[in-house]
Amino acid sequence: MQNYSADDKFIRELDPKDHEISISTEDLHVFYGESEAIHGVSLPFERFKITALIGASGSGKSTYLRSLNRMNDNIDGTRVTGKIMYRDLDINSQNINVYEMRKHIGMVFQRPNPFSKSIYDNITFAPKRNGVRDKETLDELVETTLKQAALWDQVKDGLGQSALSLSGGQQQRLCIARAIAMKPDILLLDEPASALDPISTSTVEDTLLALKDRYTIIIVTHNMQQAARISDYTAFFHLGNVLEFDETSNVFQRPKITATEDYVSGRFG
Ligand SMILES: Nc1ncnc2c1ncn2[C@@H]1O[C@H](COP(=O)(O)OP(=O)(O)OP(=O)(O)O)[C@@H](O)[C@H]1O
Repeated sequence: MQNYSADDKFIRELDPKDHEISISTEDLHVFYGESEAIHGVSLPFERFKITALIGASGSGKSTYLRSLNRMNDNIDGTRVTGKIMYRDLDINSQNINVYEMRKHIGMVFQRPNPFSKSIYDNITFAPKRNGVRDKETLDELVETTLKQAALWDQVKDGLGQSALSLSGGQQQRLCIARAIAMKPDILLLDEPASALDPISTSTVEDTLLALKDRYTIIIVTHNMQQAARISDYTAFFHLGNVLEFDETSNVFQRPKITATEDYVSGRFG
């Protein structure tokens, strides 16, 4: 792979007067033991927009995404420095209640991972743990989240059936419904369609496009057509740095940095 300089970068600034920022990082570094995987990344994520994180395998996309709701805390030997600003709070600081914070910043993983429970129970599990008991409220939550995840029509007559009996694409949309049942502001998705066939991928993409009216969405994807199709902004990761961050149409059609151009035109990766 050609060696690209991390000094050669273009990061679009989003003026807070015109762009409401949901979450941002400032000089974020992530270390696995002695090894530094993220080298000081500063990025803003605009509210009610989709931002795609792209880059070759090992460039740090998942590590960065996981740090946004402190999932890296679960990996022994991981250290994260710098700020993660969410509503004037640095959620990377010690005194943050991580459990509470994750209610605001939900996550959907690469492989659909529904609980081995009914469709209904998958969605109501976390809200019930948070004290929601009223059956009518729970029924309504199940209906609205499944509608938002574009799954309601397919499952409304079988809410008691096991989530594991659903197709992969349906399971992933159920996981999206489960994540939004906690009413987060931000949804983090780590390659949510990479294990799915093209038709399921397309329904998941449509679901995300419909969800961006209510949520700020940050998605890791290897699929550049997918990034181009659904995202408003794209960040290009290379060896733990972000070399380019801009509106998606610019990144794909008028990249400012050679490394980005080489990557999006398939010269490496
Ligand atoms: N749990 C871990 N322990 C140690 N090193 C890790 C761990 N997870 C990731 N890394 C290293 O951090 C770097 C970034 O990995 P990461 O998975 O974030 O990249 P990625 O861009 O998401 O890759 P992919 O597209 O293949 O998922 C790599 O060098 C990887 O080997």
